[in-house]
Amino acid sequence: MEEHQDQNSANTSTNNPNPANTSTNNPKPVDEIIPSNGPIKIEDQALEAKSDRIKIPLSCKVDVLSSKLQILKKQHMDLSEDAKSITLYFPGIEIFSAFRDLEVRYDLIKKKYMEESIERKRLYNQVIELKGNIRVFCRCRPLNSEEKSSGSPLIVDFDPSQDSELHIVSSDSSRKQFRFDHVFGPHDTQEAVFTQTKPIVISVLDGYNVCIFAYGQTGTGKTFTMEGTPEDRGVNYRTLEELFHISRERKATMKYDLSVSMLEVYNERIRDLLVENGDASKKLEIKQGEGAQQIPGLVEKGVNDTEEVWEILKAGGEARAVGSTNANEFSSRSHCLVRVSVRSENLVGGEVTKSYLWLVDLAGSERLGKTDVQGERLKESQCINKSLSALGDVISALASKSSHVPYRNSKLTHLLQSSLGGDSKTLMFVQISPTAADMGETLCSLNFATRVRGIETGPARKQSDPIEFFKYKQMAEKLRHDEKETRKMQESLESLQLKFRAREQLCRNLQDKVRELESQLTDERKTRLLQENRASSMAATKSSMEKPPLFPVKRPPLSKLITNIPPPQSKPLIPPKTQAVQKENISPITNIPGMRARRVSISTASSSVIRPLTNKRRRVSFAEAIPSMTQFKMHQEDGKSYLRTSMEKSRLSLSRNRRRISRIFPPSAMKAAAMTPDRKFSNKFSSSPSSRIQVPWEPNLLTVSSPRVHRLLSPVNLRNLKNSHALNKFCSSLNKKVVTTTALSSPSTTQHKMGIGGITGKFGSAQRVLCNNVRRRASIQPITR
Ligand SMILES: Nc1ncnc2c1ncn2[C@@H]1O[C@H](COP(=O)(O)OP(=O)(O)OP(=O)(O)O)[C@@H](O)[C@H]1O
Repeated sequence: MEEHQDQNSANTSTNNPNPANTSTNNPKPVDEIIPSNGPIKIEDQALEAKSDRIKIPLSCKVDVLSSKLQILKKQHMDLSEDAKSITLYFPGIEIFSAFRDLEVRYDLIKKKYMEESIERKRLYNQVIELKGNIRVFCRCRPLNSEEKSSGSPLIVDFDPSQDSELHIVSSDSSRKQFRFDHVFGPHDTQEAVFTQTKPIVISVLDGYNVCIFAYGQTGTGKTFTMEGTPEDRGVNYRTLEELFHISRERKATMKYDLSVSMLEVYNERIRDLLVENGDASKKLEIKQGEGAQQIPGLVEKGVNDTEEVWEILKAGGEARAVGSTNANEFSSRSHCLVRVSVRSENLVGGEVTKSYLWLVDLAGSERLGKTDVQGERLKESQCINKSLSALGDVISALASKSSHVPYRNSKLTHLLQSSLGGDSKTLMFVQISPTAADMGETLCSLNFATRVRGIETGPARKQSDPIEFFKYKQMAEKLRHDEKETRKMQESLESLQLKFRAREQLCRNLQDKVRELESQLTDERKTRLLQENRASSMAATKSSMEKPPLFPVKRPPLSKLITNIPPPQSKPLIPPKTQAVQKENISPITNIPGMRARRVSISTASSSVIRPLTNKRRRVSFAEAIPSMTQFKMHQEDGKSYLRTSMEKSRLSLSRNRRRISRIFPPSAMKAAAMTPDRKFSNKFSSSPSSRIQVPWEPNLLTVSSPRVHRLLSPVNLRNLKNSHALNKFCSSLNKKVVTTTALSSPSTTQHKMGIGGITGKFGSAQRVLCNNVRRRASIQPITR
């Protein structure tokens, strides 16, 4: 009521003295533009007051806002034109204040409208969802004249207070109750049926897929409910009428394009019922399109009013396959489907959707035995039953929330795939007969409908226009790709950060190490400095004192150890070329009377020939190995006696010694020693470079300090050292007589191990070492001249 008043006020406002055809080329006189009774007035205040004062439902509020928006838009355009005209007559005049006010109000109402519109849709959809996206209405037809005359008993009982319940009363008076979303009795009109249907139908304009189908036994009124009669039109016509009505109401803010297709599924073939020239044999196939199933080649007729719709439905109905059965004289032998495609565009927000409304009049579901059909009719019935069975399977799968729904088992279910269950809204009419004769079929239909009602589907989803959908899809894909790239980059960044952190840690560790080493170095330096200072102070102290003895303090001087040393000879018997050696090792074998030998050095022969030392070193180490007595032989050369040994057994020991010596004495020291290499020995036992270094352990000259020592070392004596007692005796006497050894390096650092005996000999304790060696290993063959 108020809506109409609003519309009237809108019309009134459009009749204001500012005609829309005002042209800037042909400006109107000013008194025509500006009304004599005052400034331009926006005549929607009454409307606004009304809408604010009266508590009206949300949907009405949205409609009121829509109307206001329409009025304001019109006024805005008119004023704009007027303003231009006035400006032509009075340049510079200020006439835009009202115009600006209007603009502000227009924007405000537009914003309000958008908010209300969104809220309306949301609430409306919520209501439908609460009622269920799959809804089942039951409709019972009245008794036909034949049934009335035959007096067939009624089996359906309705409770007027309960419009969603019915009872089936069997012959034994037992009652079976069925509950549906709504139950229509024989006296309910087509209008009453559509009033309940309307809320679901309207959803198609909000962008949801909708499917309405009538199911039931032949002759129960499926076609009557869906198509109706010219006098009493059914759901199809009324639905389209309602869609046109709403689209007109919303035209200020929404633009709807409606088109209608009509087809039938006959013997599992799709037939276009709107095809021109009656070429209905054209084969149509179902293709999976964007969001919904498409039928390429299907005629789709745009409709703008109900008259056009009626003409189309009539033409399509006439082309439908009908036949006579025992149950119905004009029985539908096919499933008839009307598809209404709705493309909607929100003129304010720009949102575009494309949705489908399917209006399906199914073929009769009666059993074959009852209809008693043969031939072509039998085949039709089999196909009908097959597709209805497929529909039942789909419904069961949806009810049991199965992961696979067998939509493709029949053309019917395949066509309805996008509008059955899932994200669509479905309404089923279960049509029943009231007579006892159809009780079996009635119970079957009611049981099937109960199963359908038990389906719980998820919330319905809005369908967007395929083109828009494609655009959004592309955008979404790009977004996904970008996200992927970003993720990749983030991952690589993270890995780089990790690497960087690891490097940093390594760097820190190295820095710590460097600092530690630096501190160690500093400590070392300090210690060394301290030591150097101490050494220099000690040296200074020593230099101020008397020169210390060569040997340890406790040890008696050499001269005291070696007694009976003959006085030195005026002329040594050794040849001049060995003078250097002689200087160091006074020949024990010359045995010149009166000559005083200062040292005795007993050495193993690592070669077959004992040779005098040729370097300038003053000290030569004592023997590191004393070979067995049997290995020694005397050798005469140049009138001198040399101790010769085969070295068969001592080579290995000597080899070990050499290695130890190599460790003790660096190669440079070895070279510096410039001792004659024992080639034979080296070749045989040396493999590593270090072991090839010249061993300073060259055969040392045996020097005997006195004739007494000589005697001790005589072959006879040594040969007699058969037992340990004799050996000990020999050693003790030797200990008194012999002074040995020096080392190649400085006394302060020299410390080496004896190879054969494994005895550690220190510089200055050579005698003891020698004696131990002798005691342990063997006896020495005496050296004779
Ligand atoms: N609610 C009703 N009020 C009045 N008449 C009805 C009603 N329902 C059905 N009829 C009448 O019953 C007869 C059979 O109806 P209809 O042809 O619609 O059945 P049907 O289920 O479509 O059959 P079929 O499956 O064979 O096509 C028609 O004459 C129809 O006018």
